[in-house]
Amino acid sequence: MTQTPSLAQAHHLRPFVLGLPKTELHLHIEGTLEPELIFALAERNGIQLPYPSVQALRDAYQFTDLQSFLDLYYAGAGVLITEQDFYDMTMAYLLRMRAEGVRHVEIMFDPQTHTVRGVDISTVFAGLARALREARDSWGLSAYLLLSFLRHLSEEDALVTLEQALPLREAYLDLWIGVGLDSGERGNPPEKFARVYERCRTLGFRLVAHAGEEGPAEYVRNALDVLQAERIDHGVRSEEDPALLQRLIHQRTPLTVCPLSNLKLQVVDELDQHNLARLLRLGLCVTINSDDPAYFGGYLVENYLATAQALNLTAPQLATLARNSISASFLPDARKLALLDELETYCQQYYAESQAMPQ
Ligand SMILES: Nc1ncnc2[nH]cnc12
Ligand SMILES: [Zn+2]
Repeated sequence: MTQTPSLAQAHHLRPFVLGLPKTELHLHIEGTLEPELIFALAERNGIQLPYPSVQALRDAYQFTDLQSFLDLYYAGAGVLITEQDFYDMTMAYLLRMRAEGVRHVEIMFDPQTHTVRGVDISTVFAGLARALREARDSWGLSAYLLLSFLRHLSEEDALVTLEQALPLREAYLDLWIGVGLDSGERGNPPEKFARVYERCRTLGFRLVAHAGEEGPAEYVRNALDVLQAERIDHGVRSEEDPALLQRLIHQRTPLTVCPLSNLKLQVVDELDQHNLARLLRLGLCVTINSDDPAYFGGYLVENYLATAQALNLTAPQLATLARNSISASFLPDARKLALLDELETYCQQYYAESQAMPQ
């Protein structure tokens, strides 16, 4: 079968990307719930789904914007009831990351999606943590948790959620290192959450926030200025503000970009129109991530490969993206340096052994 050059290229890069030491920094654990698992958990918990089959549910994944996705995503998360459910979801994701050569993950979770249904926040923490610690102890995949506030709800609700979670902090000190802000961006600007972020900063949490996915570049600015976010989730609309771009470059503020998500949610019409390569060439600390892989058609490696294919990225550019993912993580410096060393050794060997030399 003849392949288009771009398909041949992406296929050719798969072993390289699989072996690259890399991290995933923008991942909603509720977005890893595959339709099969949604059905299995629904049955286990005696929940009736409004879809006759797994395939019918999968077929419903046709999104026109962020909100059309969020409606389905919050409904899907409704099957999560017990600690075992949260464990099963998380372990399924971690096993995939093991197969994809991922060394560290920073996982967002939305407690409000669960507490509003009567699920105790301690049940959520316990299920996620059991899987994360098992992965760390069994195959050395490290993980951190970022508790994310839902921006379509009030700041008071976020503050209440933080207070519900704080008594658990001691028990999960090895995992829960920061907070994030997600859900519908339009009309819910960062400054709405100024007080809760200030409190989190005082408490010593690391701070990230979604901004500039559907919302304007101004939201990225305010995430930096008002929330003091250290990393911006998405941030692709920063390109509309040249001064902001210069600032992101100068400060080396990482952007956790999610190409297949942007395609599925129609942030871009086609992947070859994505600005990731431009941002990378300008010198921004861009990373590739999967966001909600069960809904957007690909986990981390597929995001690397689809982007490489659409934007003609070379192996050295993919290595830069993986290098950025390590630098932009909240890992201690010593672990970052060890992973970066491994990455350089891996790339040198790969370039030497293959024809995939830097172009
Ligand atoms: N892409 C996204 N943007 C905002 N909130 C989300 N929650 C899950 N995925 C999200
Ligand atoms: Zn996201």
